[in-house]
Amino acid sequence: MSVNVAALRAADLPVLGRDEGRTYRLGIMGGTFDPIHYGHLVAAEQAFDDLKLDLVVFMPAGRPAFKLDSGVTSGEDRFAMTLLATADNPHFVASRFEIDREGVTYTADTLRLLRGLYPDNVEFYFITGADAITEIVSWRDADDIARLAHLVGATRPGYDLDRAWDAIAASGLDFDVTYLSVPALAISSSYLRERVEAGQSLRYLTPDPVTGYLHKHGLYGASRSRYGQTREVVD
Ligand SMILES: Nc1ncnc2c1ncn2[C@@H]1O[C@H](COP(=O)(O)OP(=O)(O)OP(=O)(O)O)[C@@H](O)[C@H]1O
Ligand SMILES: O=C(O)c1ccc[n+]([C@@H]2O[C@H](COP(=O)([O-])O)[C@@H](O)[C@H]2O)c1
Repeated sequence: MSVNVAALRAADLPVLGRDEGRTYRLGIMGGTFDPIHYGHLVAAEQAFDDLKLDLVVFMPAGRPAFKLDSGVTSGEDRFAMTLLATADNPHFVASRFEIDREGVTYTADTLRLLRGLYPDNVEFYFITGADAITEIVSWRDADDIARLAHLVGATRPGYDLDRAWDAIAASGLDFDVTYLSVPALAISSSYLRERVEAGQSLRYLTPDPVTGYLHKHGLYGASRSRYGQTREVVD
């Protein structure tokens, strides 16, 4: 199967796989990204380096399967922040593939759709936190996930991987998992949301354009006035 450039472009995905003489490795960083932070970015960059990936696609989930009851920020806002955070990295791409899909976002559906769009010489590496690896065995159609993608679990140095290994072994599924030790793991989106709500700075936790965006749009209870000084000066 040769690369279907038009289909990939229509689906807002990078065109990979043209050279049939080699294998391409496409990283997929899935997440709610509410908001995206340096933990996500560092994990993806390290996966890119260590696993010699060709590109990493950041894919904000449309309706995240395990967060249906919590008030998740709109897909458009989460996508915009993801785009801003990844814009200056030549091997990162932000994709609307999941936010444009109706219904609950299941990773197995995403991988099946991607498999239908890319030729066989493109392999998928689904990047996630090591905690999520212990849960992945209970994700919808976990056997298809194991069949369609390699998994990359980001951990912090010294993290005890026994629970993840046990969960995978107990599932009886043939997951191919690589664990990466990532230094910035303690950062989480919830921590950033709490800081915004408390009127605290996000400096050094997420790229400044993301902070600017969430203040401009009043997300997470952010005050716009803090970033409205230019207007006050002009007025
Ligand atoms: N600091 C981090 N380092 C590496 N991976 C992370 C980090 N934070 C989250 N991840 C992983 O990135 C993926 C997407 O995470 P998600 O968008 O849910 O962010 P989160 O920070 O875990 O959010 P929340 O605090 O709202 O649960 C998940 O697989 C998660 O395990
Ligand atoms: O497919 C599933 O059953 C499933 C269940 C929970 C999470 N996921 C995916 O895992 C990624 C991280 O999810 P979250 O909820 O930790 O932001 C994101 O891409 C989700 O779509 C997928």
